[in-house]
This record gives sequence, structure tokens and C-alpha cells, in this order.
Amino acid sequence: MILDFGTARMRATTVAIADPGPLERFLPESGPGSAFIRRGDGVVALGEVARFETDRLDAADVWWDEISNQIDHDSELPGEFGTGPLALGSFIFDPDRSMERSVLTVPQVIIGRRGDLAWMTRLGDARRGTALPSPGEPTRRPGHITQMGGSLRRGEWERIVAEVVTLIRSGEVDKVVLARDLHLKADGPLDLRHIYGRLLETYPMTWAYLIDGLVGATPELLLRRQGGLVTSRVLAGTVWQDGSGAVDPLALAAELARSEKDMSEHAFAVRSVADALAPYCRAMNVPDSPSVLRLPNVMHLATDVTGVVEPGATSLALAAALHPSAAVCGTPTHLAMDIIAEVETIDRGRYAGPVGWVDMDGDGEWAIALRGGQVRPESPESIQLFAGAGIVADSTPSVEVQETAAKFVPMLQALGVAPS
Ligand SMILES: C=C(O[C@H]1C=CC=C(C(=O)O)[C@@H]1O)C(=O)O
Repeated sequence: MILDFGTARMRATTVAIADPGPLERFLPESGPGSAFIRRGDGVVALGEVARFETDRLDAADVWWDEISNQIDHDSELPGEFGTGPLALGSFIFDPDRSMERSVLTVPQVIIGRRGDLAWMTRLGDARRGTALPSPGEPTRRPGHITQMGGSLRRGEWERIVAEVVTLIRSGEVDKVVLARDLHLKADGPLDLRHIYGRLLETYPMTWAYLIDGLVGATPELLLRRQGGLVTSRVLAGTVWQDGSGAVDPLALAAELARSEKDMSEHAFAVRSVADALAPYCRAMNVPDSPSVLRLPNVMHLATDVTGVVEPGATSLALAAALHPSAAVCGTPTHLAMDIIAEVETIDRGRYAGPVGWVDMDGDGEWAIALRGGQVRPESPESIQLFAGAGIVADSTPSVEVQETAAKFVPMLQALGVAPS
């Protein structure tokens, strides 16, 4: 479905503003509002002048190119990364099999910040001037929440992991990332702004996203394209504290860095990103060995792949090339995708798909929608959380269940629910 402003040209104005305070406070309780924030920097987007519901990143790329060509933009900050009209989007993991839809939306008002720079962009309606919108109503914490369990019981999911390990050991496939879900139900509609605010407080080092009922805080950046440079933060390979929290973090990091199983899981993910980026880059840097990224709930092996990108490839085109990486799908990609569709039994929807924004120059940031959940308009009191784990030849099903449990922690904490 396409709703756009037809053949009429649209005016947009960007002005520098004084520090607007926490961006998330502008999110409205109802009506369109999206956000993409990390360490206080990012954008909050209000209202909607155009929307494209497609399943394909490359179709979204073409649509945004057409729409952005219809915008006449006056800016006090020309050329500043991330300022001006944007499209914010969230894409389905497997568009061939999902019942859900991807979304790309062009907001009416954007309030943004990067370091000392803050700005507001308004599309259309120049009469509204440069006054900031009023902050949204206070957020509501959820009332009582009931944990309804997952679509599969833990034991059933372990059996699927075991089956996939057997496939991998037989040489049919190298790596498959398997996910499971958890359903929770509150006694009234959930206020996603509250969940989002909690994630920003507790996980400031992640990319926190909120778009069309999908909310989460992901540590994994599919790509940032800024001018001629592209960066991808590849994560795969995980350790976590047991319930006692007694293990020295340095010892835990060392255990991860020494783990052959995690190193092999990570290597597949890095290779998939490097191979997908190579045709778009004049030069690339792929570090030989990963570092360890420490988050409050888990630690990951992390590699930042960088490249000098050929002119013309927008951030959406690059996201189309990179998705799905072996951090969320597997190796070889198509075989892993088929196995996921066959054995996982859940519709991932937009979980593990690209989430982020693109500007009028094609620059942008696309994270991978992990550590999050989905609220659907027809049941605003219910949320479905997702978490996955990379399965390789040495995986142990019961340990992979624990890993997914550790990955549910940010969302459970944000909902005020004790992890089980
Ligand atoms: C698939 C997820 O995590 C990915 C990202 C980091 C580490 C991962 C791992 O160690 O399995 C996964 O590849 C998820 O959080 O749902």
C-alpha cells in the first residue's frame, strides 16, 4: 500500500534548536510516533505524511528516492548527518513467509540530536513555525503482567535445536540461528513509551527503537552509511552470568574469547557481512579477531567491519544486500532461511529484520531488530518477545535455551517482570 502526497511538491524546513532534553519525552501516547536513539543521540519522529508498506528493502529504496525527490528542503544545517526529512522503517525478517508487513514511514516532525547539535525538521504546513511540539502525556507503567509462556515449551525448542545440530554435524549446513518467543499479557493496554524509556535508561549503549508497535534495544548495527563510509557492527557468540552473578566479568570475557564454538559462530557472521558488502566497497577493513562487547545482561564477540562505499548505494540498498546476515539467519543463507521456516514454528515478523532510518542523501543507520517485542493493534495489552541463538556443530541445546533466556532479560526488566 502506498499513501503519498501525489505529484504535489512538499516543503520541509530544518532549524537548529536549543537542547530539547530527552528526545523520547516528545513521543505521543497515541497516534504515530517512532524513535531511534542511542546514548541520547538520535531522532524522535511524530505524525506521518507518507507511508509505504512493502516487504522489500529494494522497493522501499526506490519509493524513498521518488518521495525525497518531491521534497524542497530548506535547512540551517545543510550536509549534517541525519538532519532533514527522513524515512524510518522496520522490515520483515523473511518476507516470503511472514504474515506481517514491513513499514517505511515519513514523519511530519522530527526532533533530533547528535552531540551538541540539536534540530527540528517539519514537513509541510510551514505556518506551524519553529516551536517545538508539546511533550507527550506522562508514560504509564504496566499494571499486572501475566507470563503466558512461549509458542513452544523450552523442551520442545531444545529438541528442535538438537535436530538442527544433527543437520549441521551431517554437513548439510554450517550455522542456523534459531529463535523462540514469549507471550506476556498486561491487565490493560501497554504504554510502549514506558518500555522504551526503561530500555534507554538501562541499555544506553544499544540502539533503542520504537516503530509501529515494535520496541527494543539492540546492540547490533547492520550498517551505518555516513557520506562515503559504511560501518557494520557484527555480533555473534555470547556469554552471560549465571543467576548468582558471581563470575568475574574479565574471566567471563576471557572464556568467550577462548571459546572455539563462539569464535566459529562469530566467524560465519563476519564473513557473511564482509562478502555482502564487498561488491559495494572500494576498500574494506575486516579485523582478524573480534573484541568483547559488554552489556548489562550478556557479553558478545564483536567485529566492526568498515568500508569506503562506492557512490550510489544508499543505506537501504546496503541493508538489502546485508540482510539477513549470519548473525540472525545462518550459513549458507538460503538453506538456513529454509530450515528456520521449517523448524522454528513462529512467525518472526519484524524481529531480526533491519530497523532504522534513511535521509535524503541515502545516508542512514539500520540496526537489527533484536532484544525486542511486538505489540499488535488488535491486542494492545499483549506483547510477543523474541530471542535467538546461533547454532553450530558444538552447540548444546540446554545451553542455547539459557542463552535466549539471557537475551529476554532487557525486555522483561523493562516490563517490570522477573526473568524466569
Ligand atoms: C539472534 C540474536 O542475537 C544474535 C546477536 C548476537 C549474538 C548472537 C548469538 O550469540 O547467537 C546472535 O547471533 C538475538 O538476540 O535474538
